[in-house]
Amino acid sequence: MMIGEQAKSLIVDLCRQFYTLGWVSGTGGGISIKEDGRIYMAPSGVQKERLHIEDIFVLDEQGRILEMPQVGKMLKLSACAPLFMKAYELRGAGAVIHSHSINAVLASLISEEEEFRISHMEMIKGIRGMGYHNTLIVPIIKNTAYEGDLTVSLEEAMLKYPSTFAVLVERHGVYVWGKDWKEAKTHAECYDYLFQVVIELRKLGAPSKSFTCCIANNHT
Ligand SMILES: CSCCC(=O)C(=O)COP(=O)(O)O
Ligand SMILES: [Zn+2]
Repeated sequence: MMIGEQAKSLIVDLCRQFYTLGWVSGTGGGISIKEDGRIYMAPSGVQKERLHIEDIFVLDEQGRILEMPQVGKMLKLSACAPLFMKAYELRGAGAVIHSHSINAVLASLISEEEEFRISHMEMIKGIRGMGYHNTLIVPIIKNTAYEGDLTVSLEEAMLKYPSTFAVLVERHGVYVWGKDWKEAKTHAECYDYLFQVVIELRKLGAPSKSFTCCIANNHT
């Protein structure tokens, strides 16, 4: 495969997989990958489960477009580009996933005080640096009319929560990153699972304050 073809092909494959999970339906969401100083991103407003490798944009580390799809295709860069760039710039990420998962949207709405919190769950161990007894905290930022306008609040959340690998966007979804695409995918799967656990516990009528203390008390 030529340089960059593997990253492009991964974006195509992963978007197809994420579509089956409900993470990138209705054209929203996606994944960006960084490899050998090049950043790969999908176009905006297209069905992410039907991408072709020739649709993928290539950017440099400053976010300048180096390669774009054929002019005839009339494709423009993902509106998530400035948000993906923040994870590369501020977190040294190797890949960033933007999911419109229903679990992320519901988690953003049922959580209190602009933070999603959970502890004492095995899947927390899937997040780098986290142990079973740690409380996982995901900041929640307010949605804006346009994706790009989330950039300032995403940056603020990244600075305020230096150990998070995810930021929830209220009524919208979540941005998740990792050191490479494998870690970003693992993180995204674990976060989504944990969002769902809290949602299901709520449905079962578990005490609402926080799913950190009620679960912790049963185990300590
Ligand atoms: C129905 S999608 C609304 C826009 C959005 O939230 C989004 O993530 C768009 O991403 P794109 O890569 O298509 O610009
Ligand atoms: Zn979005």
